[in-house]
Amino acid sequence: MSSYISSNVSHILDQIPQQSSAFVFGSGTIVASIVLIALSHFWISGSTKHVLRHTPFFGHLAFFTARHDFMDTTLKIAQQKLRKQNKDPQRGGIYDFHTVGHTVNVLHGETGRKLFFGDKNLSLYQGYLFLRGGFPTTSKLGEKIELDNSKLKERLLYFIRREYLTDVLPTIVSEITGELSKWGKTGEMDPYQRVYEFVFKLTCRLLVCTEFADNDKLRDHVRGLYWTIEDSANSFTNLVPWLRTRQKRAAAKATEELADIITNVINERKKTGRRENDPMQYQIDLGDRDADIIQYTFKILFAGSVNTAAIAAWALVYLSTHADQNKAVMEELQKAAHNTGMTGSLVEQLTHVPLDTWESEMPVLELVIKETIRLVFAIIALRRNINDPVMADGVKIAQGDFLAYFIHDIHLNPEIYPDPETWNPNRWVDNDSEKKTTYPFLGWGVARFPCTGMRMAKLEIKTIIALCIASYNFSSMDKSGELLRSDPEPDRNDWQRFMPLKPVRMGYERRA
Ligand code: HEM
Repeated sequence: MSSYISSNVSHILDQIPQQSSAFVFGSGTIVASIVLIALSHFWISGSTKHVLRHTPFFGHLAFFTARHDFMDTTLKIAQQKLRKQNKDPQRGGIYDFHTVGHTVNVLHGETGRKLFFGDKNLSLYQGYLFLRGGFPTTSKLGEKIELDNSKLKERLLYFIRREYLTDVLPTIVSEITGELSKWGKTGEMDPYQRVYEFVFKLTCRLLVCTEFADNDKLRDHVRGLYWTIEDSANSFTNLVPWLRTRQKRAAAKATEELADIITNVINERKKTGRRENDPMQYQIDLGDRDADIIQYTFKILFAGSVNTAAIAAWALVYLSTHADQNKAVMEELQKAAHNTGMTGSLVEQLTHVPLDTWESEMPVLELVIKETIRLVFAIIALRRNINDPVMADGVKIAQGDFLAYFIHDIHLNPEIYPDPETWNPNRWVDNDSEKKTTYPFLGWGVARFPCTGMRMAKLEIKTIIALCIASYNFSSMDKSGELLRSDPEPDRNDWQRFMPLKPVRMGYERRA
């Protein structure tokens, strides 16, 4: 039977000592929980690291319901505390909060970043698992649950090599031009739907398997299953293993079904001898077990598709409301197109731009992406200490403890980025943030935790923006069709889809 909480993972994690505040679930748990809920209006405050008092056991559910706002509030309180002690908040510190039986240590400021991203005892994978209550797993994985991302990273390294990217560049370009050919001369769309759907397809094409990329119906179904699983991660109930909610049951069923679909694709290829030139074939040929390929596919869909789609969609929206940047991108594209020595329309010429140019000679697009990530990518990075105790600002973080770092601590820091809420790619020209502090930009991960998919993601985003901008003039509107006078605001609590607070429509008109 499938279980959303992997018994294998839980077994190994059980060997890691839990926080003293962690609850042990047993037969009396339900009764105990009811008593605790009844008591929950009495605030309790324990360690001096707390910045907010919390309710017994449940602690701060806002970490699940309004994560960004909760982190923003707690960070400001922690910084205020430091100021009162005549300490510099930019230097950093540590505070903690409780949520559903767990203590989370939040590192902040420069010392916090150095430790969080640099310490060898901290596990990214085990930190993020904490959110979901386990890797989405099924009986198909048997005993083969991975405890880190090492296998994924090993496989991904193959797909971000120069040779692979050079090979797939024409496919990326033809996928995008094929998509744009469906848009017609003029029209209107929701970029957060259109671009997301398209990037999901591109991710399947480049990093998963041909069957998903080629078959629209199958892919839509897979995407539906993906969101059923992903949406269930957004609930505190994942930290309460005995609580079997409808959402969790749906996620378990979707996980099982998705694993079945992947297994069927593998089996069909093996049975018929049909081969494809794609990442799944590469894994089959290497002799990877079905369980490995299933886990790879799950992880790629979760790590690879939404972030890339969100940044591409937001960048297009920002470019539609910033004529100066739009013009700068167009000039950059015209130059790259001219250097191909080809004739034809701008789009036709762009289809011949080589990998090196996309990667190294598009400084304007590079900064557009960087600035969009700074403003929109409101993640709370998570870790778990899986080894020796670590000292942070005089506080011991024991084996098994959880840690968090709120990316907007630095990305929206006015001392590093003046006028931080404004989208302004030019702020990166002659930027001296590196001189002011350590790791001022975390958008692609840093130190021990760089993003393994960055090269692929950047190539996808650049080609999407380039071919869209070269094909169409865009304008962004609110839902009643009024042109936007200012940039839309991201819903920063939406850490899964990165949607705007209010709906945005995009009008487009093919360039003459
Ligand atoms: C715009 C798109 C993307 C952005 C902004 C982004 C950003 C990041 C960041 C900030 C981290 C580090 C997180 C942390 O320290 O907690 C990370 C890690 C990671 N990213 Fe990305 N990413 C993107 C796209 C992708 C894609 C397309 C893939 C896969 C094809 C990918 C695979 C990964 C993996 C596997 C890790 C974990 C590395 C580890 O375990 O050490 N990312 N990404």
